[in-house]
Amino acid sequence: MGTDAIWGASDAARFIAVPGRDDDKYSRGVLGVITGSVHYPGASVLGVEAALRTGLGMVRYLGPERAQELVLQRRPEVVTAEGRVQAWLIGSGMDFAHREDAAEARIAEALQTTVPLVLDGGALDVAERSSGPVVITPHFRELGRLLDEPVESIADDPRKWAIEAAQRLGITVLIKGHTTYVTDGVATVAVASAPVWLATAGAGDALGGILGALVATHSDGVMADPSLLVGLAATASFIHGRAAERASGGGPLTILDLCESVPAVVAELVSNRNGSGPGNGSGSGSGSGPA
Ligand SMILES: NC(=O)C1=CN([C@@H]2O[C@H](COP(=O)(O)OP(=O)(O)OC[C@H]3O[C@@H](n4cnc5c(N)ncnc54)[C@H](OP(=O)(O)O)[C@@H]3O)[C@@H](O)[C@H]2O)[C@@H](O)CC1
Ligand SMILES: Nc1ncnc2c1ncn2[C@@H]1O[C@H](COP(=O)(O)OP(=O)(O)O)[C@@H](O)[C@H]1O
Repeated sequence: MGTDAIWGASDAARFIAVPGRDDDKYSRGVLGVITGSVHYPGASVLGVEAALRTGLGMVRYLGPERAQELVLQRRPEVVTAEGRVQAWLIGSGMDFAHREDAAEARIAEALQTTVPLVLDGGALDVAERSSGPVVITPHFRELGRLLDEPVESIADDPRKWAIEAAQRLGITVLIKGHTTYVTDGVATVAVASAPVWLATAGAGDALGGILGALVATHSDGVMADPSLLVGLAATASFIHGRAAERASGGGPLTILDLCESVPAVVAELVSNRNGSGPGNGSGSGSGSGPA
């Protein structure tokens, strides 16, 4: 075990981009989302919902047709046309071993753009095809598969294997669990804000959406300094855990309830940072990051 600092509210508050007066939907950041599949369309809905509730300029959802319909039913503000994005979220609800041909084609197209990537679920392997900044969000089974190492070894020491993966692949790794570790192979932080009730299907899909929104709203900063991904990923995990705590209230929670709690968690972080009321943005704009 390491002795990493536990990521807290004051750390997370530095990674919220508060829109300024001159911002518009594009300057705030657009997240491109390629998630879901025939078998797991729900993952798309959860990721998009979480991203929108974290705050960003726009979501472009480019997954399979059925998932598009479900996403639009839940969130008509989502755009399903291709166009420029400031970050991609790829892989939640995709099958690692058998990616659909259409998904493969969309991923290849996404890789033509040089923006940060958030890779989850069935797209963790895409990291090695990217030339830009990448953060992956595996659970221990997925990391075992990616590294071709026994799952039991990863479960025994997730922190060590996350660092190993980050160094081997030259990326940032967030390994999920009761304690979540985030590392780029140099800096490592731990996040433990989540209640045990969070161990439920779809929780990881929501985390992907929260992280996607944070990365899209800090895209320029991440391109200039990929080490920002550690703070952004730790902040996503912190918000996720706090939102789960609110949704849980000491009992079971559903993932849509978690998503519904996200804006209040973000508002609380901003409020504490400003020393004033929630939503009292000071015009720091889309480029705000660590102070
Ligand atoms: N609503 C949606 O759209 C959702 C979509 N989701 C999406 O699904 C995708 C796959 O994610 P995942 O984490 O489930 O897959 P994966 O890492 O392959 O793990 C499988 C491992 O679990 C084990 N296992 C299975 N059943 C078990 C049991 N009863 N009791 C004990 N063990 C059991 C199984 O073991 P085996 O049966 O092989 O022995 C195998 O080792 C991913 O893209 C995610 O985003 C999810 O987020 C959920 C909501
Ligand atoms: N025992 C636990 N206590 C707190 N959080 C947990 C626990 N188990 C899992 N989680 C969190 O729940 C989420 C599960 O994600 P994941 O395994 O990808 O699920 P899914 O694929 O069903 O979305 C992660 O954010 C993880 O940190």
